Amino acid sequence: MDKIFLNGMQFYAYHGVFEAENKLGQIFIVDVTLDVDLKQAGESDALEHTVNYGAVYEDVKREMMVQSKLLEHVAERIAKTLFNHYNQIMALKVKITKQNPPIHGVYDGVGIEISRERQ
Ligand SMILES: Nc1nc2c(c(=O)[nH]1)N=C([C@H](O)[C@@H](O)CO)CN2
Repeated sequence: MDKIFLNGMQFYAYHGVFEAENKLGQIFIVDVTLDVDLKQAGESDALEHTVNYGAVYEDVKREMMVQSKLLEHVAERIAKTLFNHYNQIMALKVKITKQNPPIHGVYDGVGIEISRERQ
C-alpha cells in the first residue's frame, strides 16, 4: 500500500503518569504513517484526491495539546481523529517518543507505536 508520512513532529506537551510531567511538560516526537492509495492523486495532480498532510499535522497538534496520562491514550485519540477526518486512510501507525522522561539512564528515547486498520 502507498504511504503518506509525517516524521519527527515535535510538540511541547504535558502527558505522563507523574505529577511533575503534568506540571513541567516535555518534548514529544510524533511519527505518523498513513496507508492511502495515492494513484488517483498521482495521475490527476489534485490535492483533493489525496490526504493533505498539512491538515493531518494540525489534527495531530490539536490532539497532542489534550492532556493524557498514557502515550497509548494519546496515540489512540490521534488514530480515531484521523480515521474520522479522512475516508481515504485504510490503516495507520502512530509512534510517540519521549526523549527525556523522568527515567534515569542512557537511551535515545522511550515510547509506543500503535498500528490500526479502518473497522
Ligand atoms: N507503556 C507506557 N509506560 C509508561 C508510560 C506510558 O505512557 N506508557 N508513561 C510513563 C511515565 O509517564 C514516564 O514518562 C516516566 O516514567 C511510565 N511508563
